[in-house]
Amino acid sequence: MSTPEKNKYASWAYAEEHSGQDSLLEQARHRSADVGTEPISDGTAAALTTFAAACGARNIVGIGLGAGLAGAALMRGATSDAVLTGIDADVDSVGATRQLLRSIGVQSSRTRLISGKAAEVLPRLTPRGYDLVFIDAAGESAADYVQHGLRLLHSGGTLILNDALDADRVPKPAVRETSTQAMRRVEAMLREDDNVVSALFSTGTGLLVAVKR
Ligand SMILES: C[S@@+](CC[C@H](N)C(=O)[O-])C[C@H]1O[C@@H](n2cnc3c(N)ncnc32)[C@H](O)[C@@H]1O
Repeated sequence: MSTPEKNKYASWAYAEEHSGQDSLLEQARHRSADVGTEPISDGTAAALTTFAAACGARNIVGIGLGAGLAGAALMRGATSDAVLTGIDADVDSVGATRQLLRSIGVQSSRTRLISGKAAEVLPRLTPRGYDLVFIDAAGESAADYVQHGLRLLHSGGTLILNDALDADRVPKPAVRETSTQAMRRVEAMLREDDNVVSALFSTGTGLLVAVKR
């Protein structure tokens, strides 16, 4: 009996399109180009909505807002009274996110959008005060933000790190870029941490998901 030909890329692309086109997020994707950021993929948006719903997220932290796609995706899955605390160093990204959230019906009382560097804002947030932390501004600082994220989560809370495969470079041993090495270190750190359970998904550019015990 012959083994069916494997085509991982075709499967990945199929899964990315599972949720279909979303016109609102499509507009926000164009806005990402205006603010000069790389937006999350459709598959990532669908995964974020699903994770937020699965953990009944009510208090959410988003690090790295871009044009707001991830914030919108998370708030779509979160509870109806959920509050998003969003951090971005870029004022235009904060403005674009505010606009997008308003356009999907999230009242301003349910958002706390902070313009500032994550390393300066994160220490001011309440430890064990959040259900879900999403990180999409990591690069070399991935380990620091993940440590902060775990501190902010209560037991049972979910941490999600985007671009965990660093644009497909993580699986290539010869690639030694600083950001690639940083993602490898975080993956190992979470795998070896007895206080979390974690899984690495190939969705979008890689989602590393950890639940705090
Ligand atoms: C890849 S984009 C995020 C895309 C976004 N999550 C989305 O939904 O499409 C990365 C964002 O991180 C922000 N950023 C980069 N370094 C940062 C830092 N040190 N502190 C806070 N935000 C930062 C950038 O301004 C940018 O908006």
